[in-house]
Amino acid sequence: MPELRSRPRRTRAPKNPDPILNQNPNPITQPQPQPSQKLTVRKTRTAQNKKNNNNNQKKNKEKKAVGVGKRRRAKAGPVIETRSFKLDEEQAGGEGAMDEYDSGGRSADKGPGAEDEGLAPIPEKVQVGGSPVYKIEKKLGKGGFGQVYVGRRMGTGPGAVEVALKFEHRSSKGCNYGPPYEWQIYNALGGSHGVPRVHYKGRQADYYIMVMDMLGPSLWDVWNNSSHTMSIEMVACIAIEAISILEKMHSRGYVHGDVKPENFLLGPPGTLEEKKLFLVDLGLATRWRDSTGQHVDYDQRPDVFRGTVRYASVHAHLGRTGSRRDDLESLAYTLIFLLRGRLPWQGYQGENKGFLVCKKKMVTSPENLCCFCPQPFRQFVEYVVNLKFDEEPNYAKYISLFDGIVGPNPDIRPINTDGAQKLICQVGQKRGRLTMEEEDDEQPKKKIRMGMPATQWISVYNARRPMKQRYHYNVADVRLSQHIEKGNEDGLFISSVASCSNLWALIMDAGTGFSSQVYELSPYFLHKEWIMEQWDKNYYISAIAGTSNGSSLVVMSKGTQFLQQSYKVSESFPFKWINKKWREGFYVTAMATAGSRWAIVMSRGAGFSDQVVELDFLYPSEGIHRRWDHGFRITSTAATWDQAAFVLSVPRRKLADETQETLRTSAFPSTHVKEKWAKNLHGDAIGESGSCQTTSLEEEWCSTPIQFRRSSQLPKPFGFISSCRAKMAPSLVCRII
Ligand SMILES: Nc1ncnc2c1ncn2[C@@H]1O[C@H](COP(=O)(O)OP(=O)(O)OP(=O)(O)O)[C@@H](O)[C@H]1O
Repeated sequence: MPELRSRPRRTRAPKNPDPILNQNPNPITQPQPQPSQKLTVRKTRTAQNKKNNNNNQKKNKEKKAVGVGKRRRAKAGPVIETRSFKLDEEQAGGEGAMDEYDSGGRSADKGPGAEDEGLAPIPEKVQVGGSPVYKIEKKLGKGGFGQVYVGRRMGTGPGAVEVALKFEHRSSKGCNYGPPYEWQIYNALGGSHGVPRVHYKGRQADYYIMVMDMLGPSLWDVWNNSSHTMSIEMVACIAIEAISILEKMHSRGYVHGDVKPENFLLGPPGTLEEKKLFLVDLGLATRWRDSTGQHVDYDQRPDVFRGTVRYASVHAHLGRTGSRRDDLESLAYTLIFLLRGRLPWQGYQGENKGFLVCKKKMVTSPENLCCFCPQPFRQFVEYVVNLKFDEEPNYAKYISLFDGIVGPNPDIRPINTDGAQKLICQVGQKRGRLTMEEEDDEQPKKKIRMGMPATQWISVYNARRPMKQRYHYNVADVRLSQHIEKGNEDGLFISSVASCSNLWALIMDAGTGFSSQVYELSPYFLHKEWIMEQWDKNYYISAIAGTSNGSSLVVMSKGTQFLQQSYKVSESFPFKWINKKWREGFYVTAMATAGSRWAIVMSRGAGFSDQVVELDFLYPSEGIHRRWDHGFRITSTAATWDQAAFVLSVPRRKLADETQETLRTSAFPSTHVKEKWAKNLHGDAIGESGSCQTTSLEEEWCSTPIQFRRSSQLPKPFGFISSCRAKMAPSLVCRII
């Protein structure tokens, strides 16, 4: 299996170093748009791994690729395991925000031979794969993986006189298993609309060399060389042609994975192709459709990031499998960048950068992002950020959005739009006539990205045979014991706890299967000594909740099926740790948050055969529905004010009825719980959830059940109500917007 490609991405020395990045850590106060900051370009290549992951992941959890990129020392809280009773330093490590990025900068031009320290010099002449001999001339560019030079054919003979030669050193991580992964993609796509042709490729001494069409400046170069501006017509033409290039690439089953101004090149100046647009750098391209024509499976791996932070789609930030929508979202950001000269998420610094950028993308509405842009750009953004994972983009419609901006005569446009013209004709022929009007009747899309303060409860219900269940909410600390004792007297144990505004909610249940239970209300999140004491007495954590003031309620029970337990408290969602524990046979069995801190409890013997995490700034409806379709059911929920995590599991024991419903309500769903009980649907866990800040309001805040029916049931004790409180501090939303 090829290794993850992960190494610093070098950038050209910026002509105008961005003072913001060096001096001003607070981008929000920075009034002026700034030029592109190449130093921020960071990327990890995982294309091959991703493909393999897709194939192997379900079969073998052990083979799940772990997060790539730099490891960091921990600043996180304790990781505690039963039996060993010691802090595990290694487990505590590495859970910063998205730490998949390596920084670097593009290098300034150098002559051949003046290469990276330790690498063999670039040869003066090249002949590979039966090519003519090329003399190496000036350097055209350099990325994290390759260096590109002009090659001039020596002597006479067939073939282009001037070519571009892309060199990748054999020690480059991408070449660990032989020729660069990008070669495969060029084999499939080279020469198709908007992709340069590869003439020859082969290895010479220490370098893998690809001989390709010589192209001209990148869109970033053009923008940078024209005082950081670009005319609206020019950007509209780029939009039109870029959409057609992506359509072609997508129609061949691939997504590009790193769409940005630096990767769009024009043809060589002074040639017939100087107004033609090309998309290069296919090293992150992946298949969105397999060889049988099926869409690849959805997955989310929050520790994996592929792409360039500034232009990556929100889904790419969140580690979701790449699909067509991601290229289009990156294109939208590329266009807005070219028009406005700056994107609202530029300027963030530090190890939390990826997370902050992603969050900013989420809370920036299309209106705000495009406030100085003509309407078609805003419409384009709105369409593409609302695309579903496997939704077919309506390329022709997106192209038509820009009709009103570009001049009617394609021959005098600043960018050649032939490809788009062809696409529109093809679509028109396919349908007999172009029926854009019909599509205008489409229901307006839900606006899922727009900062709106909101608070919601998310409750999850599972079908179960009827049994006694009771809930309490808005319970103050002092009243807690009273309810619990009364419940215990009636044969009920706590199945789930949550907190909202430092008041508790709890669900007590006769069907937990527990034989005995203890709980502690503690000012700590979490109280290690008490938990360890209870572990000694064979109690295991069965429910936890935290409050914004940092206190916690931990419930530990006997009679669970757990064999061993481990928990971690962390400043950010500890996906790496979860991933590691999965490989050791643990599964997440409880989660809670206190402010922005997370506590995750994982257990051996949890009764699950597989588990995944859905992490989002919103309620991740789409991901949850997809997981449901694959037999996963929600088994834990928690959220901070800006992130919601759902853990979904496949139970080992398949039971007859596995109906699961989720409800999102603005108040504790007391009346709904009773309705569910009437249908033999029982709640199972309550947790406080943040997130859902955006316009889910338009989706459904209140009580519309999302229902899914199948055949099997979650094992106890994860079978009844799990609800989580979603909260968005209005002041913070305002600040973010
Ligand atoms: N065919 C070409 N003709 C002219 N210049 C090119 C060509 N291909 C690439 N370049 C230049 O070389 C630079 C690096 O190329 P490319 O992006 O393919 O390398 P990379 O190492 O894969 O980069 P990245 O780090 O973005 O993955 C490009 O930004 C572009 O400026």
